[in-house]
Amino acid sequence: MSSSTFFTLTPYLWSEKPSASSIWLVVASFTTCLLFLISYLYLELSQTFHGRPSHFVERSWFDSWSQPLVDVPLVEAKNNNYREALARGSAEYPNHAYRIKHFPGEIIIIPNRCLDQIKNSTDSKLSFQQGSYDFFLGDYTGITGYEKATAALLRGHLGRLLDKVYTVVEDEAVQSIQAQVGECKDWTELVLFPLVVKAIVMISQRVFVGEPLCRNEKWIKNITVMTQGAFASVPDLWLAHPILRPFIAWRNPKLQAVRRARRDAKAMLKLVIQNRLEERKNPGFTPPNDLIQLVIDTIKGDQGEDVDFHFTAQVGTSRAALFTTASTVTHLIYDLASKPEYIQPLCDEVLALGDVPLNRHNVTKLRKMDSFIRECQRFSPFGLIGTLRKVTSSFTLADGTYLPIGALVGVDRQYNMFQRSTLENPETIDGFRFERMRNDADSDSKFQAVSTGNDHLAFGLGTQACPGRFFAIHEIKVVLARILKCYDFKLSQNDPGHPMRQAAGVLTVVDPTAKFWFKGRTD
Ligand code: HEM
Repeated sequence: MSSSTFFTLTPYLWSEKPSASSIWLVVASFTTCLLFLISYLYLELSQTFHGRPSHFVERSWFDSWSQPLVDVPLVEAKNNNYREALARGSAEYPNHAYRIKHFPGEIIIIPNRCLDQIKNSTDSKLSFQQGSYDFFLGDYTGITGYEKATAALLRGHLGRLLDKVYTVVEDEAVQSIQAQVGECKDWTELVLFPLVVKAIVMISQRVFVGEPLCRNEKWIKNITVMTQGAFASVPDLWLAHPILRPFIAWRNPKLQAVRRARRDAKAMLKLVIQNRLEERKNPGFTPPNDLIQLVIDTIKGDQGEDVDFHFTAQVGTSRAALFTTASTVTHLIYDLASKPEYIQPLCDEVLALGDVPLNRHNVTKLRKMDSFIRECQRFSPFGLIGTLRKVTSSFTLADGTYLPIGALVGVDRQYNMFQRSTLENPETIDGFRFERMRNDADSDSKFQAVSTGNDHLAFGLGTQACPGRFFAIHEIKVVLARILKCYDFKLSQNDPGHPMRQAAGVLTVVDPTAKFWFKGRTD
């Protein structure tokens, strides 16, 4: 009805005095509509916000708009060029903290000489989980928004599970690489990143949820959307005004897809957990080695059987594991393709293993590959800032800077890994340098790809370093060994440059369109 028709008809509709029943009808209809609208908005908005974990430091509504001020010099990022700003700041203040303006307000860059304070601090003083939650807007994206029991499970017990699944990884890697990359009888141009993501999600889900759920395409898609959508929405939310942010998060298509995937995935996981709990009652039940079983066996009380708890653990672990590993594999292939002199020695090392299962013992023998991975990780950081932490209990840094509760701190990764490096010619790529360094028995454990250090921050540092790194490095080696054994590969003629070149704020972003040529090996 056009507005002019409405205004013409209205006087006739109400020309007679309305009866009491028609008034009640109108009021009842209006109230019903309003209740529907309120319930709809409540449901929508309650799914837009994630509950803030109860062990996090107190935060008022106002605090989510700002952060406490820290009295250190400000270094401006001109034209949002954080790479340049950090290089300038670290050169100007090598021994003193400085700050840069970056969402959620300011990040305090702490000097190399204070790194041990980060290394030794537990989350009761400096928290990775809470820093990451603020930085990645966990209120809306859910990133690292898990309760203390999940955080303790991931940090304390994930390694125990991952130790048991090394053999499963090979089986899944063979299948998923075959399915994604295919035979490539002739030189075939491939957009690699999405294929690697799919292979890594297949491998990791076999370990996290086991069969048959890991074979379910809908589950795999939901896990990918929940991870990809949550991280991809972060720069959109950074740009939004704080008042508008809840509405932007509500209407953001990437987060809408995440919410749909969550609903779907939770229903799927619920069935699997119910079955698992039933099966457990059978006397002949053999517990599978997966994250579902780890939660059931480790988390005491009702939580171990609670679908919400399981779901948060699954989503949290998948988010930590998926793109980190897939991007690392993609840039390793890129690094190999752009330095082809490393391909043959690495391939020879894989072939020298013989026809053996790629279990932990055998994979440990790939020392050249271990060195190459560690070296490449120095040059392709995930973010320009490492060891991001939120101050959860105020203290004074060794350089005299007072850090109040709520401040966000991190280190300039590039500066620590290059300018403060203990390596010879740290700016030069030397793929096998760590293999040589490990020949000295005292240094063997220091220079493995999984080893962290003040000048090697790829997996973070200290008490809160990545608990999944042993699994990640094993998985990466198995995938790389398979690719080296089965394919020749080179950069596409339309080489777009290094796939980790793009940046959003202080985050480096993988170019998902980078192309490579692949051809199945015939020898
Ligand atoms: C190459 C792949 C990976 C990279 C580069 C990576 C890197 C990192 C980094 C830098 C951190 C923060 C540590 C700190 O600031 O000290 C972290 C945390 C974490 N990573 Fe990884 N990671 C990778 C793979 C994985 C995998 C495969 C898993 C699980 C199986 C995993 C699980 C986690 C978890 C659960 C946390 C958070 C721990 C907490 O909340 O305290 N990561 N990772």
